[in-house]
Amino acid sequence: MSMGHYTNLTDPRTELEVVRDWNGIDQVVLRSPRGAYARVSLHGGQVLSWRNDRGEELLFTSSKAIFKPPKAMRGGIPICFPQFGNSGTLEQHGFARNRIWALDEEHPPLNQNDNNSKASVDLILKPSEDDLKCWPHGSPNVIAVLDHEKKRTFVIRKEGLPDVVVWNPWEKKSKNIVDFGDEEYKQMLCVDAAAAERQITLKPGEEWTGKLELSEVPSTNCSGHLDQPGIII
Ligand SMILES: O=P(O)(O)OC[C@H]1O[C@@H](O)[C@H](O)[C@@H](O)[C@@H]1O
Repeated sequence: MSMGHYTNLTDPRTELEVVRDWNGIDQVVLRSPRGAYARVSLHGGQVLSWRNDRGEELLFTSSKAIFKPPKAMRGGIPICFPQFGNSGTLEQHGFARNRIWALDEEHPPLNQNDNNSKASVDLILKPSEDDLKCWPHGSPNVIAVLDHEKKRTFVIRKEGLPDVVVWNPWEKKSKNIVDFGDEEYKQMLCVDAAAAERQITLKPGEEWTGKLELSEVPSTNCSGHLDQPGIII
């Protein structure tokens, strides 16, 4: 087995590096400050190796494992999603373990400033259009914002807007926004229904509609008002 060093994202505190395997697929190597080690492939987001701080391998990998897409490797920790085995209509154990995942750049690795922090990485799987055809559960159209203090729920129903953005400037930024009170971040939440990830292109004469409907319901009745599974904030 050979593995070329590819990109060193290493901040000396985070102990994270990305290497490329012999199939050209990136793997994330994590090392804890005490010497434990894990290796995660972007193929399937599968944990391929987990060693304790004495260097002992804790996961099984078959001696006959085939390290080649499109099938998941025999061993480690594969992610079976969105179905287990052949219990649904999708491929065995779902598509997640057979797709190429990505590093979630919005959630950079935790740094090791304090002794309790752990080496970690967030990986993300964006379903392809084909995945969404056979598993149509990508950008739900109902969002519920629960206000526990006032026991009320805002229900946002959207159409034609595939994305959701949740924003709050939080403590520091609030102080730098001239038209925003220093403490107002505690009493607001911005929830955008948006078409942000992919551009909507219209040919001459074509139309596009984006629709947003807001309502407020008492929190105790919330589930009865949501006619399909949605995002709960
Ligand atoms: O060969 P696959 O698709 O990786 O699945 C292996 C096994 O995975 C197990 O989790 C299932 O319980 C078994 O039914 C299945 O045979």
